[in-house]
Amino acid sequence: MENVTIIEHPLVQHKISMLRDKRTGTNEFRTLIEEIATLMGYEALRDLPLEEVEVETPIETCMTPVIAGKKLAVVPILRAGLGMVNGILALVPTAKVGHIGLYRDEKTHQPHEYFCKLPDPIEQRTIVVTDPMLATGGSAVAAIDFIKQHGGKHIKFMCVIAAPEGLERLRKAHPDVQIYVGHLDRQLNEKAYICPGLGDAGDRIFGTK
Ligand SMILES: O=P(O)(O)OC[C@H]1O[C@H](OP(=O)(O)OP(=O)(O)O)[C@H](O)[C@@H]1O
Ligand SMILES: O=c1cc[nH]c(=O)[nH]1
Ligand SMILES: [Mg+2]
Repeated sequence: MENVTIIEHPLVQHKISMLRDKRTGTNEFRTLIEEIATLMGYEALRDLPLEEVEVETPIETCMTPVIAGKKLAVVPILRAGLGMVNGILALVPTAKVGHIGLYRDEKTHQPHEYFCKLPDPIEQRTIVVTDPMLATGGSAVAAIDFIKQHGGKHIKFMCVIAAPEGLERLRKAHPDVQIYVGHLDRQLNEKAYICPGLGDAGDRIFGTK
């Protein structure tokens, strides 16, 4: 699976275990999601382009690399993907933020769009789509379809937990997208929830039911 990176770092695994615990409350859950996004972002952004600039050190003048331009866009899938945005902005504060609103129908499990606003122009940007949960893959595939329809080309997808079914579907639909996964779980249940998973990520981040 060359376009999939499972983040095996112990800090990420430890924090995911804390997320799974049903006793973890909203405040702690939100903080953990943000911290995991920062740790995963460090890995996912390792190929950001650099350019050389001149800097005067206390000793001499040298050419030294900095991130080239302001080329990053973070695009959370609402609502739960929002929880990961600040974790990535902690690494790249100048990134632009787009939003795609999707909810999954409880019965059909199909994604429905209710909002889309992307930074313009999108073509030259590296776009990091965030959503903690990749279950059937329907929402991630639909969000990336939208971004491509708007001209997005260089797309990465970052999720905290994936089900094998969703990962396979996303890879097939968008083989050009680099996928970063915190943990690959066992399977979906009959309600298309990830097992063992962590429940409904959006509800746990925002304290809704
Ligand atoms: O892979 P899928 O089967 O499409 O499921 C994953 C989607 O379901 C959840 O969102 P939800 O519909 O619960 O919306 P919310 O974030 O507003 O809670 C989750 O945050 C993903 O967006
Ligand atoms: O397990 C799941 C599946 C979809 N969305 C969630 O928030 N959790
Ligand atoms: Mg939800």
